[in-house]
Amino acid sequence: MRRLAPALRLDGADAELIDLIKSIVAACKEISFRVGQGELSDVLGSTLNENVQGETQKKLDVISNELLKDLILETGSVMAISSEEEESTVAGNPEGRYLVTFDPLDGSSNTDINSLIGTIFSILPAPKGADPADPAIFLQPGTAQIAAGYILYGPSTLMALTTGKGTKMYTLDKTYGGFLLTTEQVTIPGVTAEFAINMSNQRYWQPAMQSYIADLLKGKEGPRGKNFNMRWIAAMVGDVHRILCRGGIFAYPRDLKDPSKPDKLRLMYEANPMSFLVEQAGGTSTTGYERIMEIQPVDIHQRVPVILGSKHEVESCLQYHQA
Ligand SMILES: O=P(O)(O)OC[C@H]1O[C@](O)(COP(=O)(O)O)[C@@H](O)[C@@H]1O
Ligand SMILES: [Mg+2]
Ligand SMILES: [Mg+2]
Repeated sequence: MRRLAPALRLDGADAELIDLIKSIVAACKEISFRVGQGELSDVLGSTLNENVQGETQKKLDVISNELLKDLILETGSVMAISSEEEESTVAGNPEGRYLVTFDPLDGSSNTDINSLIGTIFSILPAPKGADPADPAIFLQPGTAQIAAGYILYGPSTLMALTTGKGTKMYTLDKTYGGFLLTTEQVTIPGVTAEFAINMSNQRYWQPAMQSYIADLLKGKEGPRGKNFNMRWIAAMVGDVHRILCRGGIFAYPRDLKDPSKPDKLRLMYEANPMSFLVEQAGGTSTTGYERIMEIQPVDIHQRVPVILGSKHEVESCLQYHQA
């Protein structure tokens, strides 16, 4: 089985990009080890702090953030990083070619129940001669991404990765300590009968999503003429992983539960990298009204509605938004 660096080289990645991805992977291997040790490694539970999003930080959020930040900035090829857990961006080497954004720990609420969690990252080009301390350097659409991926800390530790040459899946071989290529080209089936959405928010959704899900629930007797199954892992990384493995549609739509926070998922740390992976696997990713990767960000912590997955099912959902 091919190792990570040769697989990346075959896809045309140069030495500096490979080194950067390897440094992200090094941090994630450490996170994977600590997660695997559970209660024994003193990483579970909450801190007394809130992050910039007003969410209580788990110990693992903080540890993962520090590991990623340190190892990424040490490469010397990174001009700045932006993290879900940092109030502002963190400057690196002014000559660095790359910017890295990450959600150090996705699915934080799953940490204490030994359920699926992961790390999501995206690599963008650094504008030449820019001020590394200026957060505006990150305001690039998802189409500018050079690479994106996630590491899933599950029964096995897996990585989905794209550099724009398809989506590949790697598995961490804990006996040798590195990632091995286990799926050369991930392909999301276009048709599905499985959806993932937090149904408890149903009454707060906008009419388009209300009607779409109502029709799915009517099953064989409804306008879709087939029964649908539902899954919800409460970690985007787990739900997207399932979709990359066997198809499905995942949605975190806009809702009015808390009108000051109508959207949940973060564009730079969650929506864009996942959209890149999904599109490179033949799927579709949209807000319901526009392609996520074409959104021009206005803020590093911006949130957006997300609908992604099997091409034909996402298209069916879009018809309700056009009505
Ligand atoms: O089930 P809920 O609470 O609606 O939210 C689940 C969503 O929240 C998130 O966990 C947010 O990510 P963080 O854990 O990084 O804050 C998504 O991954 C997931 O899709
Ligand atoms: Mg997250
Ligand atoms: Mg997080």
